[in-house]
Amino acid sequence: MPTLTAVDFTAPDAAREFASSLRETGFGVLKNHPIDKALVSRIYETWENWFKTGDKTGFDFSRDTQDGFFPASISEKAQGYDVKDIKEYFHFYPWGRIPEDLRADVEAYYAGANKLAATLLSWVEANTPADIAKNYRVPLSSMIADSQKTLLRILHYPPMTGSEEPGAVRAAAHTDINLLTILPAANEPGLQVQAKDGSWIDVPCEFGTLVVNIGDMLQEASGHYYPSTKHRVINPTGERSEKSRISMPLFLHPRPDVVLSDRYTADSYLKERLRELGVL
Ligand SMILES: O=C(O)CCC(=O)C(=O)O
Ligand SMILES: [Fe+2]
Repeated sequence: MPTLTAVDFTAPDAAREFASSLRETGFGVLKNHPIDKALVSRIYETWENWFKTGDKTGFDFSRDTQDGFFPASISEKAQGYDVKDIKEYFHFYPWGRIPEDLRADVEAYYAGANKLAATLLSWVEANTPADIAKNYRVPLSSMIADSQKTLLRILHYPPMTGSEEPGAVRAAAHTDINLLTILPAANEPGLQVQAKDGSWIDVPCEFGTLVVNIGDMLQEASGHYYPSTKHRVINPTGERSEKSRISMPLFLHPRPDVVLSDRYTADSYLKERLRELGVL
């Protein structure tokens, strides 16, 4: 049974170990990283409250700009699934809407996670074989510089009620569309990644670890050297089913004009995928 092991961000061979985990599983897990844990736990707490009791007036998601609050009733379906995921979420962009009292923490997290992402992309690049790296049109870390497209999604998976639609899960198996995703361990377990042999591996969920995964755009830019692997969030059982789960993926998107491959720019790639998902 394959497993995922956390890599110590401060270890001398961290970059190589991390890149090799990404190559093998599409996922890398980091400990001792520079993201502020107290900030993450404060965001989890304040947003759990906001989802449960906050005033959502004025935050209805916008189809045009894709920012704002996406209630469970319109929550997305993964590619190939008929049943909606059991989740609601908020999409934050620095230029977008957010409850003003929650803005400072979220902006601080967004800035810190983007900075770390640039370092991690440089690790990925440094550990790409030369014959593949020669196809990167610009350094990977510069693809996301000053991007207005990078999206922070704050997710709330509500406690299970028992009256969920048959077959519905917190997040059905899917791949991420973007370049790289940065995800602090959630406040509850449930995230799994599919291994090459088809089995599902639990992603370590110890609070304070940071999960990073390859998205479809980096798979495309690396000629499939780095795989964008399927992952899902399974439903809790027993006592855990009474708990909310909060998680916060940062989807790193290149600037729209960045060339990913002979076939795609970031913009044409994203539009094609969103059209397939029926949201464009
Ligand atoms: O909630 C999680 O742990 C993962 C969420 C996820 O994969 C996504 O929103 O793309
Ligand atoms: Fe995902």
